[in-house]
Amino acid sequence: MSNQQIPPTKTYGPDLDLRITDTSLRDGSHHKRHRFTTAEVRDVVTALDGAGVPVIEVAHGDGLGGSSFNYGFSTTPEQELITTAAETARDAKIAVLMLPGVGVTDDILIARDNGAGVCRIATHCTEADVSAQHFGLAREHGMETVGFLMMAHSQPPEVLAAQARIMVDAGCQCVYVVDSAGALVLEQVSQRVEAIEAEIGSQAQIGFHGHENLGVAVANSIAAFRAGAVQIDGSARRFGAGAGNTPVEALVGVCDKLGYRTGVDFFAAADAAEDVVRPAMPEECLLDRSALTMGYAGVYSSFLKHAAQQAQRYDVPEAQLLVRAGQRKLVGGQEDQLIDIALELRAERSQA
Ligand SMILES: C[C@H](O)CC(=O)C(=O)O
Ligand SMILES: [Mn+2]
Repeated sequence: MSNQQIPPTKTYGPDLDLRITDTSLRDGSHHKRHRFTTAEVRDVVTALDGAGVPVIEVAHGDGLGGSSFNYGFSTTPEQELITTAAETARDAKIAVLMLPGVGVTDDILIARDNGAGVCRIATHCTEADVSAQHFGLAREHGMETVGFLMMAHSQPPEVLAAQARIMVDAGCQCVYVVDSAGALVLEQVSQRVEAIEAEIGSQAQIGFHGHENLGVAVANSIAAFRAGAVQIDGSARRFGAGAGNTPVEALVGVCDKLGYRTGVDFFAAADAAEDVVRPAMPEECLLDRSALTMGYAGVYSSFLKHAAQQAQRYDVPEAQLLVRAGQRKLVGGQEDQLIDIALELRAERSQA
């Protein structure tokens, strides 16, 4: 602790200052177009669990029930991947994500029976009320609960705080500020965490889920932690949507240097990222023009592959398509509107 310059305002518990959840086997599913195999899940879980990562999330990128024409079909059924992860992990808890309406309550119970211990319910950040029954159900069945307020950049801190209140009243034990578009920058993160903290106090914990689209996901995570968030997401090798998530191995290294205890071994996490997770990735998650545009324009990171597909199909510039998706304030579930925008851009071009 001798390096610790700014002591945390809150800690996760007596032994950990912050608890890291690795989401490469869920958010990375977007980047991999939902093609995880059980062998990859086994290898990644073995490596991350061995490094001391306390929670590992496994699901289709769009959560339980996401395997569909709209979001993309999974190669291996997600419940099979969850079972493999739970059978493999020695210490880590397995988490699942569900978006009400994409998945249904039965999916949660099946995941629980397959060994998932953490149930994360995600809603757009103005729609927390649709999550109420899921927190109650998960708690009744002995699961730990987390609420995801997605696209958190799109609303001011006080709106997020009011939505957090709805989740906490329904049984959510940790409300996450989810920077789905990688659009938040430093104080914009801490102000949101502080507003939620002012609303919910010690009734629940606060978490942060970052994307790297503007290159500041680690710094944003530290800002969130210093403001009071004690659960922080990341993905080994940034394996996630858009430019990827907060890189777990870098987050651990930065926390070590700042004296914040994660319980994760830096060298083992770096080995896992390079030797095990990277081979499971189709290619690196790039901070390229498209990903940057997403952060700049505030576009949901998981639209990246869909936008690339429609831009190519309708022969329109991907960056323009993304900028318009940001202007239309599209939210998760509105992937099909990218086709609408592509047609609009094509029509404008033929009129010009
Ligand atoms: C379903 C989304 O991919 C959840 C998420 O990771 C985000 O909003 O970011
Ligand atoms: Mn994400």
